[in-house]
Amino acid sequence: MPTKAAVRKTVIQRLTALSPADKVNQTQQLISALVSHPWWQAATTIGMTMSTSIELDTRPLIAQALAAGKTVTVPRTLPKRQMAFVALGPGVTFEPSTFGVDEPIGGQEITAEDHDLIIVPGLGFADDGNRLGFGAGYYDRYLAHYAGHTISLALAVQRFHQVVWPLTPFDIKIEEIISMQEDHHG
Ligand SMILES: Nc1nc2c(c(=O)[nH]1)N(C=O)[C@@H](CNc1ccc(C(=O)N[C@@H](CCC(=O)O)C(=O)O)cc1)CN2
Ligand SMILES: Nc1ncnc2c1ncn2[C@@H]1O[C@H](COP(=O)(O)OP(=O)(O)OP(=O)(O)O)[C@@H](O)[C@H]1O
Repeated sequence: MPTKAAVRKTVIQRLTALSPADKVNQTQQLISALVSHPWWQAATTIGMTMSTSIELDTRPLIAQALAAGKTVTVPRTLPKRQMAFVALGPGVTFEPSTFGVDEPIGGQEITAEDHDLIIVPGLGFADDGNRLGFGAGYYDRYLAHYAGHTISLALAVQRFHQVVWPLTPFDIKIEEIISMQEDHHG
């Protein structure tokens, strides 16, 4: 079995090699599946992320949620690999972190229990719900104390039918992964 680091590298290479048009096309399909999901429709407060360029672009998703009147939160990283989610709105500004993510400055922190749904980022997603993140353990720590719904969106190159990386007791499965078929061609 390859190491987590090796699988991360493979997925990053595949994401980098995706054509922008193919990525946009897949992203639109995944977003349309997500916004018709009952957990999305019922959710008042949704945790998302400010995507980096290799990730699925979350901007259209954030825009749709705000247009539907939902509260959207995004993470701010804290010492000891903790995160706080901050509601988007007037008064929130952004500053890029060392990881390359725009992180909110100011704004109101929303607790884990006040979220109905968290859209969890990552590099690889297995059909059984297992997730390979960027390797810092932020979400595994956060989700350990979160009881609401979780969904991840997997582009074709991020989808795995089985877990091919080593699991640890800290790994928390995502409740539902919305995935593209790997035979997708843009
Ligand atoms: N768009 C997006 N935002 C996100 C995540 C994500 O996966 N995607 N995260 C998902 O977790 C959190 C940030 N994840 C991070 C993952 C790795 C490193 C990291 O390796 N940073 C330094 C090392 C710092 C250290 O060792 O303390 C580095 O870049 O070398 C930082 C943040 C929160 N925000
Ligand atoms: N709940 C936790 N408590 C303590 N340590 C943890 C916890 N979750 C993960 N870790 C540790 O954090 C490190 C990174 O974990 P892992 O490689 O699973 O991250 P990841 O899931 O890929 O990243 P992320 O969750 O940030 O997207 C590992 O050393 C792991 O043991």
